[in-house]
Amino acid sequence: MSHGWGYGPHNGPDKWAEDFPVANGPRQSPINIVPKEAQYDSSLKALKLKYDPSNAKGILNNGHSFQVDFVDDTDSSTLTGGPISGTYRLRQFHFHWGGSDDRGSEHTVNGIMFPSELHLVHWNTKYPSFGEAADKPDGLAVVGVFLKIGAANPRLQKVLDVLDAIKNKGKQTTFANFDPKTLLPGSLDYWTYDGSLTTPPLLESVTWIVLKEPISVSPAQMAKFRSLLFTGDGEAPCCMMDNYRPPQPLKGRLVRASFK
Ligand SMILES: O=C(O)Cc1ccc(OCc2ccccc2)cc1
Ligand SMILES: [Zn+2]
Repeated sequence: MSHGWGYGPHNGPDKWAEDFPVANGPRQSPINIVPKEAQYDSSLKALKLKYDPSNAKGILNNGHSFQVDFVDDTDSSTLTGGPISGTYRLRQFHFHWGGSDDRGSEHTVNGIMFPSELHLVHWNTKYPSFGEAADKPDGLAVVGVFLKIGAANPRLQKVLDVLDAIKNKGKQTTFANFDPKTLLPGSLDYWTYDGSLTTPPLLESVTWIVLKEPISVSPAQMAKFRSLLFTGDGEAPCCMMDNYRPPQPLKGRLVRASFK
């Protein structure tokens, strides 16, 4: 597709293989997680997430989602432990969500979709930069957190409150002093498997770490996500929603659980 990938009928997930043949590769993401088929692995360590709020830099509407970018030139915001070895630095976090509260997450659990999914993207510091790490089999580690409809989430609201300033594709604004740890649930129990970016270039470089416990989001807060636009200023406005890739074939991969 010459017109750039997206989530519409002409450039959406079913078309991505035309420009990114790895879309049909052996370790694509997301997947459907079947808890009963996950293997408890007692050797899996606890996740260690150490984030410095002062590393938060800005928030950007990139035309596919919005992301909060972090300064990643030191080891002040890192992921260690869990299924990974070494130190991975936080680069950015972003979300995927649906056009209604019955869909929107990328990973599913027993075939059930959540209304949204948060991704915290980290890169392996054995490589010199995010760009260098992004295409290595052990280059990235993404922590996925499900959002479930319930009470309004005051910590999430801090992010939603700035979305009016980045309504259109390409808009960005400063976003300082934010601790992503405030977006995590009480339990850090997780499932883990080897996968890929869930957007083009779909690189098979991600160790996925999907938390079992969701965080809450209210219907009104979900509506705020949907107030963003896929489109740039001056273009016919198209609401940003359903920016999720559906589950991909497991192709024999093992999903491990850090909990019984
Ligand atoms: O969390 C996800 O959706 C996977 C994901 C993680 C990072 C990411 O960064 C964008 C990007 C990565 C590599 C090359 C070009 C662009 C894109 C997708
Ligand atoms: Zn993502």
